Order: sequence, then C-alpha cells, then structure tokens
Amino acid sequence: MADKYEIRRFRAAEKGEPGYLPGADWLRGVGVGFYDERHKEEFVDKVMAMYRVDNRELTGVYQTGTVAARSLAAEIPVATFATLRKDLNIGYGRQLPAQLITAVTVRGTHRRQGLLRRMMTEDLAASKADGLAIAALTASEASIYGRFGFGVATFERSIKVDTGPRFRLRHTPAGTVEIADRKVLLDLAPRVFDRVHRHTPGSIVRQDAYRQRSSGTLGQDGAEDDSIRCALHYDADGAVDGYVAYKFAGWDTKPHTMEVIDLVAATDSGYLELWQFLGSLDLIQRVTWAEAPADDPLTWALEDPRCIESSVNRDMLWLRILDTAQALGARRYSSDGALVLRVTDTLGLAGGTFTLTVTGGEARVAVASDSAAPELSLDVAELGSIYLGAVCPVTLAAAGRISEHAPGAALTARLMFAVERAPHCLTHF
Ligand SMILES: CC(=O)SCCNC(=O)CCNC(=O)[C@H](O)C(C)(C)COP(=O)(O)OP(=O)(O)OC[C@H]1O[C@@H](n2cnc3c(N)ncnc32)[C@H](O)[C@@H]1OP(=O)(O)O
Repeated sequence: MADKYEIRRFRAAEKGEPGYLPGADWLRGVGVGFYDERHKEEFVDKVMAMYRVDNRELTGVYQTGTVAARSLAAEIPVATFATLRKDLNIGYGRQLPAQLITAVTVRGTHRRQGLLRRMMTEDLAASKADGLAIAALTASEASIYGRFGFGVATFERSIKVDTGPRFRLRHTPAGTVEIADRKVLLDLAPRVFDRVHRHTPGSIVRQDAYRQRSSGTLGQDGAEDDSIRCALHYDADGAVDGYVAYKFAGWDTKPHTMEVIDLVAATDSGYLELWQFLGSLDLIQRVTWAEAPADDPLTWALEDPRCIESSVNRDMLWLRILDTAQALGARRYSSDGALVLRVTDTLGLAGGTFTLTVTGGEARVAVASDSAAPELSLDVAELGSIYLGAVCPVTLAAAGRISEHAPGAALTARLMFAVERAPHCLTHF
C-alpha cells in the first residue's frame, strides 16, 4: 500500500488562499464517497470558508502512480477524512476538548485495502500524542467503528407530532414567542446554543455551518434558502433564550407538515413554549423533527403523549477514549464510590488497570498494576459508551459486553457515571 498511495494532510483554506484548490478537490472526493451531486462553485466556496473558521484538518489519500485513462484526476483523493476540535460537555458543565472525526470516505474502487484503518489509527495516535483524552464521530453504519474503540454514547430519534386538536401541553407559558426574519439566527443561534451547551451533557460546541444552515444562509446548493422560517422565544424580561428554524413541506404533503430544522432552547419552559407555538400553527396538522432527544420532556408535558409517533432511538454520538486516566479524572460523578477497572484496547492507546475513587463527586484516578484484581473489565469502546451516563453498565454486563468480577460493581458504575440531566447531542458533524 505504501507505494501505491500517499497521505496528505492540510488545513482548509478560503478562496484566494494557497490551500483552496486542494481543499476543493478534497471536497469533490468526499462528494464521490457520499454519492453527492457535483457541488456548485458557490457551495464549495461557502463550505471552504466555514471549514476555515473551524480550522478543519483535511486528510486525503492520493494515487501515486498514473491514474487510469479518463478516470478522476490524481488530485481528487481516493479517500478522505477530516477533523476539527471542539469541546464536549461531559456532565455538570465540565468540558473536554474532543477530536471530532468526519467526512470519512474511501472510493468504492479502492475499498478494503486498509485505507480507513490507516487514516484512523494514525489520527487517533496523533490526537493522543497531542494531549487529547477523547475522540468522537457519528457513524453512517453501526458496524464500522467499534473495532477502532468507539462506543455509542448518546441517542436521538425522529418524531412526527400530531398538532391537531389533541395537541395540548400541561404548561403555563412564562415567556412569549414571535416570528422573526431567518437572518437573525446568524447572530443569535450561536449565543442561544452556547447556553444550551453549558447545561447539556453530551453536547458538542457547534461548527460554523449550524448558524449558516439554520438561518438559511447555506441552502442545499449553496444559495440562500428562503423556505426557512424562524421563531424566537423571549423570557419574561424580553431576552431571547430559544429559537426554532422550520420549513413548510408544501400544500401537497398531507397532512400539512412543518419540518423542524433546528430547535434550541436554553430553558425548560422555553422548550415547551416553542412546542406550544409549533402546535398552534394554523393549517398545520403535523410537525416533524429528525433530531429529537431520546428522553424528551415533550412526551411528559403532552396531555396525550401518543401525539408523538417516534422512530426507535438511533445511535448518535460515538466516543473513543484516548487517555483513560485523563478522561476518568476529568468527570464529576453523581455518586461516591470506588472501582477497579480493567480496560482493554487493541490499538494500545488507553488500556490498563485503573482505580477510580470518588469522594464528594470528585475523582482520584491511579494506574494499578496489571496483577490488581479488577471489579469490572471492559473494552475501551464500552468505556466510551458509559462515559456520558446514557448507556447503563448493568445492561452492558447483561449483554456480555462488560464483565463484572465483584457483585454489584456494574450498579456502582451506573450510579457513579450518571449525569445531572439526560445527555443529548444537538450537533451533527
Ligand atoms: C465518521 C464518518 O464520516 S461516517 C461515514 C463513513 N463513510 C461511508 O459510509 C461512506 C461509504 N463507505 C466507505 O467510504 C468505506 O467503505 C469505509 C470508509 C466505510 C471503509 O473504508 P475501507 O478503506 O474499505 O476500510 P478498511 O479497508 O480500512 O477496513 C478497515 C476494517 O473495517 C472493516 N469495514 C470497512 N467498512 C466496513 C463496513 N461498512 N461495515 C463493516 N466493516 C467494515 C473492514 O472489514 C476492516 O476490518 P478489519 O481491519 O477488522 O479486517
């Protein structure tokens, strides 16, 4: 493989800057991998400008020999991989910088030759060497990333809400909702999201694309999207503390449907009041949202929870612990206790035996000798799964994914790793 392919890594650059062309070719490679239509130049320019704001590192794998006649040029990578660094809320407002991995593609004609493995293992090792304790991704298929030590850590679901006469919430409004021009979200969306991020375990700081998409500045083909609508929630003092960006599915869609593009509320009452607003829209009988929380207060606020038709919970955020002692030490815990954990890691980054002692919610982590008797043994992927409190260690033990050597140790882990409110990640990347 070494002589057939060359790996290049570079930072995203804007139009007019030296790295722009390789970036645009790289984006074409991503489009080939995900079966996208060829992007218009306006779209590419906007995307590269956003990537630059996020300081994305782009990795491309290029053919070194002569490419087949009339096939895609050698400058279009046969494999792509991108990373950016953003903070992850690990519970109780604590933050850990995470290596976010995205845009992973290998062209069908070059697959199963180890290109993904090479890009992934090199990147994880470099991230650890850089001092990061955690990496994260969202997966196109659930069968790919476990082998690299990633475990499912948060969930989401798609919902269809019947907003006909039976839609009634048990909630007395504390604030108000008003319609606004979509463009106000360019400025407001990051500010509202920042408040949500600080109190939501599992939340990841958003990349620049979010405010652009929610405000309709970046539509499908890069043009403005005038179909995006926006409503703002104001608290009792008149300050904006929530918003919903939404889109009408058209008169031909029956029942008449409004699609939520982004719904972000910094307070519990703001969240319910935005739903009251959506439920009150005249001529609309259904509201859909593809990224709703798995554990959703809306369900419990509805007089008739069966207004919600929901998909099964889907895996959303996958976590990969890179440094076990650092990751365990960074968390605040919900219950005091002590555990000896044996962590296995086939990539050799985060394995070992660790004692975790929690007093007053604060952790002390020590590396134990491998001869120390573990109370729980688990792969690093399962450690990633239980880390944010959304996956129950007792269930993983029942599934044979965690071995419990001391009776009750999995329950102790469950109580310790619990977080202050349901984890949810509103950031796809
Ligand atoms: C974070 C994200 O961006 S998610 C998006 C992922 N990308 C896609 O789904 C786009 C379409 N698919 C692809 O581009 C490619 O098939 C990829 C990226 C999934 C795999 O790339 P490849 O270079 O073929 O993988 P590679 O040869 O390195 O295989 C590594 C290992 O993963 C396994 N593997 C690869 N793809 C899959 C898959 N889809 N399902 C299950 N196992 C897989 C291989 O069998 C191999 O296993 P082993 O090392 O234990 O023997």
